[in-house]
Amino acid sequence: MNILKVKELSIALNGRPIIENLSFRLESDQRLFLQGEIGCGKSTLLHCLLGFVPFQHGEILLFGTPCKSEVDFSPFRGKIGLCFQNPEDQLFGPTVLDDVAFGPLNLGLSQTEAYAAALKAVEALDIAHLKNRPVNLLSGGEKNFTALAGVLAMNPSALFLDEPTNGLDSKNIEKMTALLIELHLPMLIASHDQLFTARMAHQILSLEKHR
Ligand SMILES: Nc1ncnc2c1ncn2[C@@H]1O[C@H](COP(=O)(O)OP(=O)(O)OP(=O)(O)O)[C@@H](O)[C@H]1O
Repeated sequence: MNILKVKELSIALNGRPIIENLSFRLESDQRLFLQGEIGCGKSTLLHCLLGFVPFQHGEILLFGTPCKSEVDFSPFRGKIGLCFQNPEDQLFGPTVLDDVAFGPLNLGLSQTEAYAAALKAVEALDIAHLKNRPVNLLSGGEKNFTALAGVLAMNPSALFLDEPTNGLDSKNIEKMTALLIELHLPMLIASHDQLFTARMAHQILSLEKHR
């Protein structure tokens, strides 16, 4: 089954074409990597695929459903976990555990269920020792793992990740790689990290920069 199908998609920002006539699919057992020089539109595309950036032409189908407006995309935002390039854009706090519980609470889980899901996610990512730490005191790499825990606590069926190894040292890139492989989820990942890509990617989609 296709998790995502993109047909002849074009995105412009302030009248400037960023993505033009792009078609591709993400299959249920696939880790697809997005590559291309800085500013070619990887983040814009990831945001557009969950309805956070509008598109001008083409079609986006999530789990077979055509999505165009806010109301079409919103049911899929819990099903597909998006991690932003800058984890600070998605951390609310106050503590790590509160932050990770935010998604499940938003999905309608009870306080007890949401905090249990959050605890399971921080344990799975080996950051349980950070659970009571205020998010503003986390290091950059710790913020990456916390943002991923927040997404995993919602029990997603797929992940869209924007530069997940940003700010990580080689030991933690290794840890992130192993954790992601172990999840066995379909993933669309934007990354400049060649080694990480070589380890993880089933397929690579290269985006062109439009000047
Ligand atoms: N709101 C906006 N309005 C106008 N232009 C924008 C806006 N947001 C981003 N851009 C521009 O769109 C282009 C694509 O940006 P985007 O962040 O998607 O690139 P990227 O491929 O993810 O880059 P990087 O590899 O550096 O993360 C860039 O030239 C950027 O300056």
